[in-house]
Amino acid sequence: MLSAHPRRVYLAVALLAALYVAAIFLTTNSYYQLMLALVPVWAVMGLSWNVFSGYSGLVSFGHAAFFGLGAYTTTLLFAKLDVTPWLGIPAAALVGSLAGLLIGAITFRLRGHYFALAMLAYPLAMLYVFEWAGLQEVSFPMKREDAALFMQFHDQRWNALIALGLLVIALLVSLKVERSRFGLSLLAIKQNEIAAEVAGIDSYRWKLKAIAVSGALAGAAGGFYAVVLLVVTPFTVFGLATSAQALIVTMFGGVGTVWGPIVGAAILVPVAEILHAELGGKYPGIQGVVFGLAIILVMMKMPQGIVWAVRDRFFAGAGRPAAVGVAPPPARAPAFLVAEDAEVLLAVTGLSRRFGGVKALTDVTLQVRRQEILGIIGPNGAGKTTLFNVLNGLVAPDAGSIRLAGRPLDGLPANRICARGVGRTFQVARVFARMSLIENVVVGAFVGTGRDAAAIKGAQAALTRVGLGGLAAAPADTLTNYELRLMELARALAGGPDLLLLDEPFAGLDAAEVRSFMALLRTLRDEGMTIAIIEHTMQAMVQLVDRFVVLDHGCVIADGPPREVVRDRAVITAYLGDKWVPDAVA
Ligand SMILES: Nc1ncnc2c1ncn2[C@@H]1O[C@H](COP(=O)(O)OP(=O)(O)OP(=O)(O)O)[C@@H](O)[C@H]1O
Repeated sequence: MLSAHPRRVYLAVALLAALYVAAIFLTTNSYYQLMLALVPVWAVMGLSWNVFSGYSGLVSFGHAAFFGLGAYTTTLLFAKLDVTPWLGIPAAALVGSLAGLLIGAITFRLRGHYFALAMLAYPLAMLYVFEWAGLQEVSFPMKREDAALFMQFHDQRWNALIALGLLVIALLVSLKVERSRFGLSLLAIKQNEIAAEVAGIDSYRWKLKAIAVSGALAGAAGGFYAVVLLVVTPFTVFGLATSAQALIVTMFGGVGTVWGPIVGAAILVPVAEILHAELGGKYPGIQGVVFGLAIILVMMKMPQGIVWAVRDRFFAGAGRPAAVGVAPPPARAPAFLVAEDAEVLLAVTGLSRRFGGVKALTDVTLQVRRQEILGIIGPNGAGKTTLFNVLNGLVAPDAGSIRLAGRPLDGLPANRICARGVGRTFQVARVFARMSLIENVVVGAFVGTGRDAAAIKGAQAALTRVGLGGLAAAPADTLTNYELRLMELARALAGGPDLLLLDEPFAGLDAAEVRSFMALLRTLRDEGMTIAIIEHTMQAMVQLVDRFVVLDHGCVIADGPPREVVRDRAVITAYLGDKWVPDAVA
């Protein structure tokens, strides 16, 4: 969650580091000393990949780009300008980070496998550019007289210690990311980007931050790798094997957890190196076979990686509290009358949107007054969901304007519209399944506060508000349909909205659950909330709403109090066809 990791996690880091130091000093064979320096390098690469791809879900096949740029930065600074690697490695991190920002800004327009393939192109292109630039093989000048100053230790164990230092830094950075709004926002984006955006998460900004941090870690790893090898070639640092290795140690160990890349590197790197040393003469490239087999094995047996498999097997949660009961609805409160002259909170004017030949919305004009419950109804395909999608920035209108409390919302992305005060739930509840209930809701609370503690408090209050306070720690994938609906409502409430857009919130609920949900909505309205709700359950809607707007084929065909609208000729025709009109209005 959002709090700092418990102290025992940092103690574990210190203990592991101490054991590694002991192993370094007890190792006398220089080949094994080199291996002790390489394991942390690949663990840092794995952590770098994990910070970006593991949390955000955007698969990168191109981390060699950052690694290679880092390796060349450190090497060229040393070879051409006599800059010590002690400064060259931080410079490599900076270059990696800037490359991350640039590559991200260009490539985040692409999605799914298009993104993954585009990422593959960067290191490949760099490989050839560095060759053309005459940098096929750049060596470190020998400075043995100033070994410590230029990181040219005779004793490989110093390199292993520096590698360990890099790993500890990368681990601390990753732990910080994991337990902050940074990591939680990325996880939410990974699981459902639209839901995250609608809950106020600026997915583009978080992804840029993640690739910048990731690029910095990979750049530093590359810079140090060059120090260990004393020579860089485009093929060794920009080659496909580099990106693949970062990805494989992480997938093998466990994606989306800081321990995964470390476990993966600690197992795979020594196995590959020992095989290379023992059999490399006879079977050149044996490491590649090891990494290839490792990934096939993991995909078949433990698709989430070793750490998750162990966690699920030995540390699975002890279940969850019983399902929330359905609160009996309070006696029907006297009708709440929205004054005719109440402030218009939402003003929609002339909204249109086409999808190819389909006119989903045509010149839609409507208003929602403060503290009103507006029902939006219409036959299937009438344009109701499209209206919500346009209102909260998921779909751009072709024409028309939208104002909230007098301020235009036009052209704003979903996360900014959420920040302006529009909360939204979906027809099919959008849940961040690998997160707890409170984590699902806290994602919606970030938009209202810059302080994590305040976000947690807000999320807890929203959960209590909808009656899920006792389930905060429950894994989201254990929730019932009713609880999921309440969770989405809580997530929308956590951002402190003025207006709630609820898209078929009663879908899949039984009669008692619908009654309880309606009572909750009425209470929210009595406390000041304004609600626009799409529903097909007319019986419930007639009891709940103050006013209906009816859409048909993308046009508003009626707008008025429920009793009038249900007898409206155009509405009956739209729902039932002309021949039923005389019976229906009788
Ligand atoms: N992304 C899209 N691409 C193409 N056509 C779309 C898209 N979204 C909606 N439409 C079309 O626009 C029209 C309105 O769809 P919309 O989902 O808004 O209707 P609805 O009133 O919410 O329907 P339902 O009650 O069945 O959910 C439909 O003809 C639909 O096929």
